[in-house]
Amino acid sequence: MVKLSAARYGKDNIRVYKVYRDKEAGTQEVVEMTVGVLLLGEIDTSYTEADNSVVVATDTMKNTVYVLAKQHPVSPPELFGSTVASHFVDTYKHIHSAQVKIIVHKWTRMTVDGKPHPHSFFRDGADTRNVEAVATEGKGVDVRSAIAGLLVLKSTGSAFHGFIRDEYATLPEVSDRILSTSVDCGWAWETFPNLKDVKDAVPKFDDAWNSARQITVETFAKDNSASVQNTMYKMCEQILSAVPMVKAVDYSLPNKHYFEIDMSWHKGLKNTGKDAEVYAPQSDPNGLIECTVSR
Ligand SMILES: O=c1[nH]c(=O)c2[nH]c(=O)[nH]c2[nH]1
Repeated sequence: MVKLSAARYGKDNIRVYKVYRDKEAGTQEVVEMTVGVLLLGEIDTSYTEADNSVVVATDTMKNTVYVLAKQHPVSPPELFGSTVASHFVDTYKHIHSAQVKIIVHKWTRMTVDGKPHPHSFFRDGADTRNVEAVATEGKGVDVRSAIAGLLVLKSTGSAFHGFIRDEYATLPEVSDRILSTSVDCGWAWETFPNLKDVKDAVPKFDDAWNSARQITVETFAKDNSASVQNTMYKMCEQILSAVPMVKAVDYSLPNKHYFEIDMSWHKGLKNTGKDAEVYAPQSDPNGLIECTVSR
């Protein structure tokens, strides 16, 4: 005897672009995003009995995202994600939860002839602003906002020593090293009882994103880092104190290692310790340090 223990389905990688035209000012704003939708509810019979009468086709989900993008603001992504998630729960009575993921891709306005160009943009870094909005019947909307893929490096101001030295340990203790990571930082908001509460919070979303980004970058630069663990904890503490409506902050930081290269084999060339200048960036394996800090 077997049973269906969990089921959800939806459309992933829905690519959407929206333009806002300000005819008076002669300027345009653009937003490009990738949206994913997953639905949960009374859908088991579609798996177990080939009963498609309970299925909102994933193609329909894609169409719905396009229509809602036309009819509603797509910014901030927290609002659009909540709008899409709430739509599915409100529209189909057998759908009890909708999970929406949004990745916002950067289009930064160009400066041309010293002025902001009215309608030309460039990709200013590979980092994205991400949102997950989950609408659950009888509960409300849970939103997690995030910065993803922000690649950072500091060439000094980082140490790592005092870790366990046993018969497996070979890593030298260092008081000065290169620290590089690709920042994934998320912050979970207190549950919004309904979509109206999300709308009321709209100005807070951009403020929180700006604070999280600034805290991440400044702490990374200024902290005399004892470890990735300790530096990321300091970031979490500051974000929790800057954004009262956030209940938890999480980081996932790969440690992108740069290895010293011993060149003493070549005419006694000194390139280790304080003489190290040329390093070998490593792609794998990498450390992966994660934490969640809550109130
Ligand atoms: O900041 C660090 N934390 C670790 O846990 C660790 N482990 C390691 O090999 N290097 C580092 N660096």
